[in-house]
Amino acid sequence: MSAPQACILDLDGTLVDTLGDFVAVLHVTLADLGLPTVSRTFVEHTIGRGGENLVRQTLAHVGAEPALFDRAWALYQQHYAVVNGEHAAVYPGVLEGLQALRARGVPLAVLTNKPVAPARELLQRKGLDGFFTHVFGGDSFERKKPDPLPLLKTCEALGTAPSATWMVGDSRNDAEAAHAAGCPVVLVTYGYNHGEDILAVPAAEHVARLDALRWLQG
Ligand SMILES: O=C(O)COP(=O)(O)O
Ligand SMILES: [Mg+2]
Repeated sequence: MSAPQACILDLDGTLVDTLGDFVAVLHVTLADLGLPTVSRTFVEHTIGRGGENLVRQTLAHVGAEPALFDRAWALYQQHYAVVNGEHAAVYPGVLEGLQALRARGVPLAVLTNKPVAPARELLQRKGLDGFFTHVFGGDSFERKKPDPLPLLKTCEALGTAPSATWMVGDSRNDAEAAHAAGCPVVLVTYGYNHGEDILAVPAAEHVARLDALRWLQG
């Protein structure tokens, strides 16, 4: 893997541990609808494919009518805007890793399946917004990860070739999208990955902290 000309970073499970936010938002949304709540483990295994998917899967999990989706999604978004970041923490090594990449002149972008408005808000609330030249969300392009389109579009915005643009993520979603786009993949070992072993997902490198990237050690 050659030196990165730019890095694209995933948000939830990679930069910020947002599991507590998702759990809290689903808890109040389900209570509003008079539905039973879901476990933290269910949420951990279901996040990563965007909020719409999470709400849809949650309704199915508690045995609710799929027709409730529109109401549930509207409530979920309202609650998310308020809770955003309250039960979330930047992972150890992230700040140091972003600083080190910036010090080496690597342009950085965020590409998440979270809608772009709460993604920007979260980065700002956690003091990370200044690092990124671009922030794209699940509603920024026609399709979400694991489709390669959002990665190709992000490379286009960065002005770098996919083969020189690293994708750093926490799930097979990120890895599949990056492989299909032709971006080298780095996976962090502390995220969500749908409850599956991330070491089983092929990547150029697996790291326990962002600042432990091999390329930063030289
Ligand atoms: O599923 C989500 O909303 C967020 O997912 P991502 O930041 O890991 O892409
Ligand atoms: Mg993620």
